[in-house]
Amino acid sequence: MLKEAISYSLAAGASVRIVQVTDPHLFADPSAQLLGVNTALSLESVLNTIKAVQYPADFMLATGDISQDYSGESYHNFVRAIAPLDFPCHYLPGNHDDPRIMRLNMQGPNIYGQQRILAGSWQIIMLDSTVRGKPGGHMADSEIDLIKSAVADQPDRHTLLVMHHNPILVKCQWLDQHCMDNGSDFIEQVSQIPQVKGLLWGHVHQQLDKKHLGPHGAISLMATPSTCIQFKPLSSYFSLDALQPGYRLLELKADGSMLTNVYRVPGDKFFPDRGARGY
Ligand SMILES: Nc1ncnc2c1ncn2[C@@H]1O[C@@H]2COP(=O)(O)O[C@H]2[C@H]1O
Ligand SMILES: [Fe+2]
Repeated sequence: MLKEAISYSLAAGASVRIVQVTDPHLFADPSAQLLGVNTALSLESVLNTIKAVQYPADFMLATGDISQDYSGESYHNFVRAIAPLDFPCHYLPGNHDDPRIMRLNMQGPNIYGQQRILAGSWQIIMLDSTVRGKPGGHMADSEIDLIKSAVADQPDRHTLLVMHHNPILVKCQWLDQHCMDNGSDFIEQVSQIPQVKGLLWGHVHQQLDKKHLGPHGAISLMATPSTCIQFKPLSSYFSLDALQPGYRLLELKADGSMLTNVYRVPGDKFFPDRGARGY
């Protein structure tokens, strides 16, 4: 059964404007660090940067790994941190989230769990790619069924699929062992659906913008930096990057095309422990 969607009414022909933040890895303790980076402070810097550019977003997407310690308080800290932006927030779980603790604690006005979003001429589908107790992901048949029913329900809307895990390999061997294990099959299946225009995820703590050429044209494949530590691209072994925390803005146009860019916190305030070998 298809759950009721959250609807945003936009002016006719208007673009949908979205801010994506991902992988904040917050702790209950706001002074705690992940490999030398205070994750509460780095999230706050990202949010301040977003605020400063005054992007007129319709809503925010938070694509998992909100917590690093599975605490209820880490989710409260996230809800408190995003409140000043005053955007509705739609979230989905990552491998570091406990979906139940997340649901119970991601509470507040305009905070929504995994759900379909209808806005302008677009449908955005928030998917669960997590596998209980594992860092890697899998797209369950039930999620693929959800996509098919949601598209059948809104056949005239362009569709963006949002998830935590990467359905394509990023060519970091250590990280690719934790990818979506049926990613190529997933992309193959969704590229048969003409409404699907883009796939958006987190998890890999690095930017990636690619196109997949399917039978109905090009589909955008987009990965977004974490709001805390960054993984070094194309690295066989665990390695951190010196790039600053970041986020992504998207503008989904009424004709099905999109504009998108990744931005980072200015300066070089956040120094991870470069000798770290994992966490
Ligand atoms: N050195 C490592 N080798 C392999 N996996 C790791 C290592 N360090 C951390 N990980 C896992 O890889 C995951 C990638 O991003 P996550 O933030 O989901 O959480 C990370 C850990 O679960
Ligand atoms: Fe992750």
